Amino acid sequence: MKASAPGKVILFGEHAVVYGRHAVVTAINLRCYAEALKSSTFRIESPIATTSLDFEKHPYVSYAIKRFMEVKPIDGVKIKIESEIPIASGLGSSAAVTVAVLKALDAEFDAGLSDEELFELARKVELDVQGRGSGTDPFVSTYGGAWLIPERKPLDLGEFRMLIVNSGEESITSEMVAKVARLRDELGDVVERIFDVIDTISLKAFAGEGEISRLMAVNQCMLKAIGVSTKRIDEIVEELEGLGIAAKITGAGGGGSVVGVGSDEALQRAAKLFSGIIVEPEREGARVED
Ligand SMILES: Nc1ncnc2c1ncn2[C@@H]1O[C@H](COP(=O)(O)OP(=O)(O)OP(=O)(O)O)[C@@H](O)[C@H]1O
Ligand SMILES: C[C@@](O)(CCO)CC(=O)[O-]
Ligand SMILES: [Mg+2]
Repeated sequence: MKASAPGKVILFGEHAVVYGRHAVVTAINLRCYAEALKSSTFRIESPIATTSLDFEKHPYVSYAIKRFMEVKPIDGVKIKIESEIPIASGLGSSAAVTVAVLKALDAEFDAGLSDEELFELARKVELDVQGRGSGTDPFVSTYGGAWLIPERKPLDLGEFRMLIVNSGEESITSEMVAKVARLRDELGDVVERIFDVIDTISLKAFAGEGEISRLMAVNQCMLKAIGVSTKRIDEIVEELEGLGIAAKITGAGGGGSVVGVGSDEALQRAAKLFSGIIVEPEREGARVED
C-alpha cells in the first residue's frame, strides 16, 4: 500500500520549542510518498540509496520499521520512497518520510493505528535518531494543518503563500539541536531569555498581534544569536528584505531553507531571482494513496 505525509514550515519558534516554548507551524503542499509491500526480506529504496534495514544510511525509515514491529511483528517488507520535499533543508523531510512509512506499514499490515498512535510512533523515531526533539514535525506531518505548539491550537492561515529559498547548504537537525544545547549549557539564562523572546513572538503571531514581517525579522535575529544562521542565510534574508519580503530560517538552520512572506508580486519576483519555490499551507496530514 502507498501512503503519503506532508512537509512543514515552522513560521516561528524553532529550537525554542524544544525547550517548551511556543511555535507556529504549518504543513505545506509538498509530500513524501512511501509504498510498503509484504516481503520475506527487508529492502528500502529511496533517492538516498537502496539498502536493507540500515540505521546509518536510512535511519528514519529503519527506526520506523523497528518501532512498527513493536506494534505488529513482521518478517520483512519492501519500502519504496519518493519525495517532493528537499532532503535536509528544514522542511521536515525526516518527519514526513517517517510518518509516510508508518502510514504505509499500517495500511499494508492492517495494524489499525489511530492518528495519535501513528504520531507517537513517529515521535519515538525522531527521538531514536535525533536524541532530542520537540515532536513538532511528526505532529504536523501526521495531522496536517497549521498549529500553535505545544497546545495544538489550530490556526486558519487562509490564503497564505510562502516563499522557500534554499541556501544550498545542508541542515542536519540533530547537529543543530545539539549545538543549541551546548550553547544553553554554556550560557544558561542568556539562552533561556532568547527562547523567551521567541516564545513571545510565536504567541503574538498566533494572536494576530504585530506585523508578521517585524516578528519574522526579530525571530531571525534571535536564531542568529543562538548560532543557527549562516553567512549565506544572512545574505539571502537581507536581499529578500530589499525586495519587500520578510524572511527567516525555517527548521533547524545551519543551512537549509529560508521562508519569506510578502505580497504575491514580491514573492513571484523573488522566486525567479533565487530559484525559490512558493508553497501553501496543507490541510491534509498522513493519508493512504490509491
Ligand atoms: N526521501 C527520503 N528518503 C529517505 N530518507 C529521507 C528522505 N527524506 C529525508 N530523509 C531522512 O531524513 C534526513 C534529513 O533529516 P533532517 O531532520 O536532518 O532534515 P529535515 O527533516 O529536512 O529538516 P528539519 O528537521 O529542519 O525540518 C536524511 O538524512 C534522511 O535520513
Ligand atoms: C529545530 C527544531 O525546533 C525544528 C526542526 O524542524 C527541532 C524540533 O523541534 O524538534
Ligand atoms: Mg527533520
